[in-house]
Amino acid sequence: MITVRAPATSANLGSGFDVFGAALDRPADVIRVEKADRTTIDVTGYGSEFIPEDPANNTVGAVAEALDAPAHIRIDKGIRPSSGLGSSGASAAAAALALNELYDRGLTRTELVPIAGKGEATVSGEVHLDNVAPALLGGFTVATGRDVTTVDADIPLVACLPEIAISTRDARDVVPAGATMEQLVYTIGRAATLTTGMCRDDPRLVGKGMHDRLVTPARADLISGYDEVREAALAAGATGVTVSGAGPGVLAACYPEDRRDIAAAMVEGFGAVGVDARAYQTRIGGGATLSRD
Ligand SMILES: Nc1ncnc2c1ncn2[C@@H]1O[C@H](COP(=O)(O)OP(=O)(O)O)[C@@H](O)[C@H]1O
Ligand SMILES: N[C@@H](CCOP(=O)(O)O)C(=O)O
Repeated sequence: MITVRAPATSANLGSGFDVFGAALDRPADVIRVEKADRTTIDVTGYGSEFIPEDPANNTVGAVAEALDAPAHIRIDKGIRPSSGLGSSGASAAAAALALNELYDRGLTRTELVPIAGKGEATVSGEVHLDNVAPALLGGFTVATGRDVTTVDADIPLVACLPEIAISTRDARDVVPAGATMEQLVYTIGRAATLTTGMCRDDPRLVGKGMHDRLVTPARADLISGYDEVREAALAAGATGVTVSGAGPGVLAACYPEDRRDIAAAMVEGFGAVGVDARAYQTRIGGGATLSRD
């Protein structure tokens, strides 16, 4: 049996819509695969009651099909679905790595990224690699088309998850259809600042580079309490705050000594508007890990 642990991820990081992603060192999904004549799926764990076991509707089903690798697949969810923490992408990435090994397909992790992307597309409606790339490769990733660049960055983060569900598909509907030249110039500046910060392990530059005036404001409107939580996190020392992926998760970058206070402030901020939330004190971490029993 092959076991793979694939990490949660935070896509976009504000200024890098559909391009930037980061692997988080927690939480994670764990997947176990065994050869079978046809693909079957069992799901347990966090939010498993909302996840279809039919291979046609689960992200791992499309991956098994793309690799021609039928298997009995057990998914233990550590990442809540519809969270903005790449839950569906983590399962797809884990399945790609596990089935590649189970059937000796010999593909590299980079070659598995578009295959995992096919799985993710079954639920989000479009292929975007900003969750599956960091889940497979780890670190901070820049995915442009089929090319993925990685930076092995070390940045402390807080990911705060309110008890609100927003599907990526719905959150893509509010993305503005176009942008002005002024908005583009602003976004390019922030994205470049963030990338420089990742290369230098500099939380200040990463936080500054997260600011985005294009996609994030539209999505923030879907998250009750977003403005309060953002202000609370900044007051507690966060260097930048943005929507994690398509939301409702909210991501803060910070220095290590402020992480605990920021986590508490964000949970309190959601609490002030009557929304329960939990915060993960985390950091940019490695990609999926594989073991064979
Ligand atoms: N293996 C899976 N893990 C998580 N969600 C899945 C999986 N397979 C299908 N889904 C569906 O995908 C949707 C969640 O994906 P998405 O909206 O992209 O959010 P996120 O990936 O941020 O959690 C839910 O409707 C869920 O039922
Ligand atoms: N770039 C995508 C990322 C979605 O991430 P998820 O973690 O919410 O699935 C988007 O912003 O739509």
